[in-house]
Amino acid sequence: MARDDRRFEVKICGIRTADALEAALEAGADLVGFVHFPKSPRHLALADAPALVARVAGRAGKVALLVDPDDALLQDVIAAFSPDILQLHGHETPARVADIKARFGLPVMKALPVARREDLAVLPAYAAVADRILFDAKPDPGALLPGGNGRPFDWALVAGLDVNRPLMLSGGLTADNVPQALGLVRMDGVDVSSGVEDAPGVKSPDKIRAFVAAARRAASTSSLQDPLSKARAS
Ligand SMILES: O=C(O)c1ccccc1N[C@@H]1O[C@H](COP(=O)(O)O)[C@@H](O)[C@H]1O
Repeated sequence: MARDDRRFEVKICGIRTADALEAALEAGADLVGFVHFPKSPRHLALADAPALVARVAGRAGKVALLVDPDDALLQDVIAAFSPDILQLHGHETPARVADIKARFGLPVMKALPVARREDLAVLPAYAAVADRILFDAKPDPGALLPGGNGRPFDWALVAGLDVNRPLMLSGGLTADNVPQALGLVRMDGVDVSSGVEDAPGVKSPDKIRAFVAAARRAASTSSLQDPLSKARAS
């Protein structure tokens, strides 16, 4: 599908409560993310997932975020979260991404950590097997979490990429900086966790609403300003 035909998507990640979920759905988030990773302050236990995810009821796509999961964990998470998309946020290789897709039959969004241009050398290999690519800030060595750290990276590094897969931007986004980010890079969507929280793992309904509105406004301006769109329109 050509990039212009894709709907710009906003994802709110790390949802653990019904209030946060309702805020995201009412604000019009396209994707809602649930983290299953015990080290995260946003970890959603298998036992708590079914009741929460049932509330989505088709109003958004459900994304289950995992870090280097084995097949047994994937099976348990898929049963408990009924995800529409699997987000792989660890060191999964392209071969493992392909294996997970084939085994479980769900679309996969692969997170790629970015700090320097060289980090994008792996992009073609992942774009060949993943359904979507998510760019996130590369964590410091030894960081507890591979993502969800509220840290931006140099967005210019991911400007002008076209790999025929939807590309999403994440890493330290907020309602305040998402216009600047989308003014610099054209993306198919944005993903946020820390930037819509009052404290790690504590979502703010106000910040969720502000982020979704700011991202939508910025995306519409960004596509109007994009040189490719301008050329096609003329
Ligand atoms: O949110 C988490 O706790 C998390 C844990 C492990 C891997 C990824 C995680 N979150 C994802 O990281 C990015 C950026 O988040 P932030 O906005 O900078 O906090 C986002 O895709 C989250 O889904």
